[in-house]
Amino acid sequence: MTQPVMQLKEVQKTIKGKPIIKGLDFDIYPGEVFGFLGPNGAGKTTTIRMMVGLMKLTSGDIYIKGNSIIKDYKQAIRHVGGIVENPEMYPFMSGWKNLIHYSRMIPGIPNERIKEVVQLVGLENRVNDKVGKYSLGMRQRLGIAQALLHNPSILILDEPTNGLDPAGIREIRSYIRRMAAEENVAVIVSSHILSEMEMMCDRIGIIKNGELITIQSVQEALKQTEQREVSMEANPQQLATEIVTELVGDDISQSGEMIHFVASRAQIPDIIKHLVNGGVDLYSVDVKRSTLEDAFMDVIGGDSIE
Ligand SMILES: Nc1ncnc2c1ncn2[C@@H]1O[C@H](COP(=O)(O)OP(=O)(O)OP(=O)(O)O)[C@@H](O)[C@H]1O
Repeated sequence: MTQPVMQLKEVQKTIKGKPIIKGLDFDIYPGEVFGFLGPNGAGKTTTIRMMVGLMKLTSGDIYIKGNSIIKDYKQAIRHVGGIVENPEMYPFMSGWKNLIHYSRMIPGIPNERIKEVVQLVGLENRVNDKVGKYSLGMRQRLGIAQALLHNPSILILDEPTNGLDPAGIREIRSYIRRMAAEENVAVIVSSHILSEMEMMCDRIGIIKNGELITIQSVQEALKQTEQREVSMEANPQQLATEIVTELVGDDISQSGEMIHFVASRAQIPDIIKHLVNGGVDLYSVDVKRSTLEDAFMDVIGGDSIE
């Protein structure tokens, strides 16, 4: 069986006497996209800060390619690439110059590798433009390219789709999948949005109050999750159709003032949010409920994750 690239063993964190992380125990495998899902304040960022070496563990250990982050910090951390806070980029320099500048801090990065990571995140046509002219999505991709420069075995991204529009979210999603497949990198992404995780991840770990509730294979979970038929009276209808297409694909029909599509239960709040934020007026939303319970809602005992 494949060796895990990262292992969390009874990881605990207490801050100012308060237990924040209460014993996390799980493995991450090469080439998988692992979603770390939980409501605000669940402990995702705290865990990620420990994984990338920005915060000490109170007890337990994290092994990266078999190296303890406590005993062999340097050996362990050299296999990790991460974006936890916004990566530092100089807006007055091109994307390429930013990468060159950053690569000088890590010995032994050839220019070939810089070209490779630029291609991997699809920035080859814009890499000579100043970063100040980049969209948020492009800056995210440049940040990912930077984090990949030293050939890490595991890439950790805290809320990588935060603040992006639907097109940007789709792009990041496809580049993340591509990285995992082409570089055999394990990617850990955190989010509090279930629908996003479903589309991006192979497995999802749900964390609540500093404890891991479950780890689910997305394929397995989706098999159990019933799709819902949604009908909306939305104005302007064309704009609504475009926004929904971005989120659920192009299987949408229109009749009179209505649009009709199929989505998972978990996607529905996100779709409504995007429509309203995108300037669409909703006059009615009709969701045909299934008789089956949503697999994820089962798992977390009926509490909402968002
Ligand atoms: N330095 C700190 N001092 C005190 N409490 C902290 C500190 N850092 C985190 N916490 C608390 O730990 C808990 C977990 O926070 P964390 O940021 O890890 O959650 P999260 O799952 O990443 O949430 P979000 O999605 O809002 O970022 C929260 O209750 C937070 O208030």
